[in-house]
Amino acid sequence: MSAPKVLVHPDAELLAAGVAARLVSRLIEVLAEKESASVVLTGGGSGLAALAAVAADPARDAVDWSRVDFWWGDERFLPEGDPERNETGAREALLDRIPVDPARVHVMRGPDGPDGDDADASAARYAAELAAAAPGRTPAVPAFDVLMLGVGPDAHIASLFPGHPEVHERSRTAVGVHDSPKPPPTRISLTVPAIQAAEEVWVIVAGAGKAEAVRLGLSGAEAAKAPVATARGRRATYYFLDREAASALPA
Ligand SMILES: O=C1O[C@H](COP(=O)(O)O)[C@@H](O)[C@H](O)[C@H]1O
Repeated sequence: MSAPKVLVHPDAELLAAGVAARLVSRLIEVLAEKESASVVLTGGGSGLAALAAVAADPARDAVDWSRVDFWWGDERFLPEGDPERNETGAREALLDRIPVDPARVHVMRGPDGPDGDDADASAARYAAELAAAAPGRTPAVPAFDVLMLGVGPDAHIASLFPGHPEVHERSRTAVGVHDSPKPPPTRISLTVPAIQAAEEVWVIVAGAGKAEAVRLGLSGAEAAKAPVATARGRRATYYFLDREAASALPA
């Protein structure tokens, strides 16, 4: 696993623009080398701001979006189109504005999906979809080129919350999450092994309210206390922060 590198931006707007520019350039690079690229999207304020900034970036048209697979790190277990779904936010911010291949947009299904209100079954279905895209790999997920994560003030990432059992899951790649402390209570999340299978993990955080979570993530805190501490990529781990989110770090 890679050691995190911290990049501090003056404010949240420049953070979003910086992450967007880096994503565009990383995808151009990856697509020059491989037939397809894969990105794992996050919900939450900073992640969606970065996607909106990609949509606004004129360089975005240099990316062949039809060769990009989109996955999600987590999803709120709500029906398609619900404004609280991470999918809805990502579609509005970016996916509806670029020429994606719909077959490459891999959503986590909600209660209106084939598994009804069984979030565990829906998570298992997502794990199977990940495995189908990653023949012969262990864990059975693609080598995501970029996996983006937001962070909650409680130091959660994806839907892995402090003190909840899912953060300790090691055999499955996607799980149902119940009794989430942040609404809605039912969710689906990638697990730590799936996150750590990514080539690059990008932790994107803005705001003073998350400064302590950032500090914990970078100071070797226990996973059970600060799930963000498990966010590490194989090749690279970046913490993209604004000044406020970086304010609890040593100078
Ligand atoms: O509920 C969620 O929260 C986190 C953080 O969101 P933020 O609005 O505090 O930035 C997000 O990363 C996750 O994807 C989402 O489901």
